[in-house]
Amino acid sequence: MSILNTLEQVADRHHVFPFMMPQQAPALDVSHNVLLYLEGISVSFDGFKAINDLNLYIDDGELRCIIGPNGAGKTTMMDIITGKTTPDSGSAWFGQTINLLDLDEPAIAQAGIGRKFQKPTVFEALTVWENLELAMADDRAVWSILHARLNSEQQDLLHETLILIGLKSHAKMQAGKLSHGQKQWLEIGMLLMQKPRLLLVDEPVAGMTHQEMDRTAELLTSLAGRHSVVVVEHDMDFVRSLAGKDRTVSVLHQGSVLSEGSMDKVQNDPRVIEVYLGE
Ligand SMILES: Nc1ncnc2c1ncn2[C@@H]1O[C@H](COP(=O)(O)OP(=O)(O)OP(=O)(O)O)[C@@H](O)[C@H]1O
Repeated sequence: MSILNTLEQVADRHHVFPFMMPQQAPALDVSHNVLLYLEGISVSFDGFKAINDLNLYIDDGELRCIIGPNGAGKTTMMDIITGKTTPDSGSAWFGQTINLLDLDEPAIAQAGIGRKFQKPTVFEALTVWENLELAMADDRAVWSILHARLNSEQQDLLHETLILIGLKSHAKMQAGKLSHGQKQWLEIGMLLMQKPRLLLVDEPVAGMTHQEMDRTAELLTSLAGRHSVVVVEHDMDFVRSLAGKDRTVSVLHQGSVLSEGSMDKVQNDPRVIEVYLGE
């Protein structure tokens, strides 16, 4: 490229140089049917090993429950997957091609990993519809989203999501007026607007009524297949209803997987009873 050419580009206010482009992850490849690989992951805080040679594999479309005593490393594991914490060693891959350890938090979210924290964080002053609209993956500025018309594909996604989260009749209600359970579902809906491939959900039923828990189990199981869903939860009745007879449950203890298999298998594992279920 000539110097003249370069100068012309610099003078052009609309020219986009490669360094100005957002960080882009390679396309997701799940040809081996595994969506998430965590291998040999360790991380220490002040000499304390919070995660210790952790290996975990999540299949494409799988719903996986992660259980384990307080301090087992469940939150730290989620922090590593989402780029909040960098491990000292090990590897973390999203499909065959995306090295999560090369990406920062926004790039990991953009690659298709959504995280729901325990406490709902919806915009209380906005309606349910507006919350979902705001959460839609798009590069438009917040206020232009609220004033711009959605295209038909976006409208369809919004309607589908409203039905899925059971808030169709509450679309015009201020989010602040929803019950605790409804706020949690709205936030799951907001994550879905970004079309994530993997959803990480931290203690979704804390503070919910039994009816809300049942509805949440229905919602999360209905997401499996189209999304992979990893749920960290302490409520064993809820885990049992999510896992059923066939789904895999992983038990974390001292930063690694202590036991893994069907709910029946892990519940009857003497090591799990000793460190967790026998509490
Ligand atoms: N930033 C940090 N600095 C120091 N220690 C930390 C940090 N983050 C986590 N830990 C420690 O690492 C261990 C694992 O914590 P973590 O929160 O991942 O466990 P958890 O399984 O999510 O527990 P809980 O079920 O109580 O939420 C704990 O002993 C915790 O105190």
